Amino acid sequence: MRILLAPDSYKDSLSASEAAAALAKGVMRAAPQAEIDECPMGDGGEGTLDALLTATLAEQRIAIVNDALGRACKARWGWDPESQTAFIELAEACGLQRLSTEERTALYSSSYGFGELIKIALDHGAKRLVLLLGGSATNDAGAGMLQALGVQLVNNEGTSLSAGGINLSDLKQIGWDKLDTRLHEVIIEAILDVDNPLVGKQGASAVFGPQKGATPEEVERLDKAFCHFADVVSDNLGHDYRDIAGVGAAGGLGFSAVAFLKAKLCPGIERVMSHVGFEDRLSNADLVITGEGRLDIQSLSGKTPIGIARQAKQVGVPAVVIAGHLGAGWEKAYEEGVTSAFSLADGPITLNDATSRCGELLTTQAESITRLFIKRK
Ligand SMILES: Nc1ncnc2c1ncn2[C@@H]1O[C@H](COP(=O)(O)OP(=O)(O)OP(=O)(O)O)[C@@H](O)[C@H]1O
Ligand SMILES: O=C(O)[C@H](O)CO
Repeated sequence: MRILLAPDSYKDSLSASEAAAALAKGVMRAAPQAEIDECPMGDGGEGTLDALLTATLAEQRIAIVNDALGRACKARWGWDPESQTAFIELAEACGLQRLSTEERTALYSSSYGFGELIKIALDHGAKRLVLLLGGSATNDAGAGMLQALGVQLVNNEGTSLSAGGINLSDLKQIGWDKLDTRLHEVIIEAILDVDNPLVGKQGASAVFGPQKGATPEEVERLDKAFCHFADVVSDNLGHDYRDIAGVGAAGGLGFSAVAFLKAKLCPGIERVMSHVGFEDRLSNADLVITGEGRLDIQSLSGKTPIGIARQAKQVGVPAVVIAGHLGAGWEKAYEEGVTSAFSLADGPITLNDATSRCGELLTTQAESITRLFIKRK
């Protein structure tokens, strides 16, 4: 019996590799003879770099860059010397996980550090950049990244915009002449963890601003600032990118990735599955277990468990989801190929307990599921 373990990370609890290891422990308890394939996954957001470093030949590199608040931090990136490909995860430098709840600011956080990582990869001789977009603390539509790469974003007074998406409302002019020209010579792929547009009810600020600290009034101001940015960009480029699916990823950075860097936008989980050779691994499996912190209606817009379930359905492999918790609308997951879904809690439990006991609870659930599965086989 072969069991494929392909969880995403459990935000605030475990990385995808740790989750896969916890699941493996449970499967082993129930079926020591089982062949286990640990395949940590990511959908573009935080932890995707880990998944790619585990599954590919890429080597880990470390750089000191700015975090979302402009403080020096150590960020990892991946380098595959053979294909001269750099894997750069936005959340490594500017991720939400780096900030405490009190520190989160959707108005003033910046993606500058991510732009610095891109520059470092170019200095390294990268011919191909794989940008992993999601899990950000930023909501600046990539303005900080652009500035780090030499784009001048200038206000009415002729000075450079300060950090933060809210300052895009003062944008008057875009200066392209100092944009790092090496960007024209590399292939850029942007892996997106969601398919939201830049603005509007489903846009970056409305949907992901609140988790970065935005109040409803700030969401409105940020949305307006992004509309203005999109207007100025379309005046300059003659093309409006704001409604393309996924440009709202990573606080709207997807927008700048496509408009300025000409990145090819790729739906996260599908692209990650292809990088880790998921199809082959799934075709050898009798069961796949996946999971994330919360399975809910949003999971349907391209999150790991649903991407996996869709593929598992196609090849007739049962797909079980173990989620930290099951949020509103999770039942829709059945329509996407999820065979059954479980929440981790083993009784009334606080979020704190749930996250600190995540590994232990995953092991227990994986054991129960495997026991049932062997019985049925
Ligand atoms: N073990 C757990 N038990 C209960 N809740 C958890 C657990 N682990 C994580 N969560 C919560 O689930 C929520 C979503 O986590 P998830 O790992 O699904 O992140 P995500 O895919 O980036 O989701 P989103 O973009 O919706 O925040 C987080 O608020 C997290 O605190
Ligand atoms: O980073 C973010 O804003 C969310 O993960 C959606 O991409």
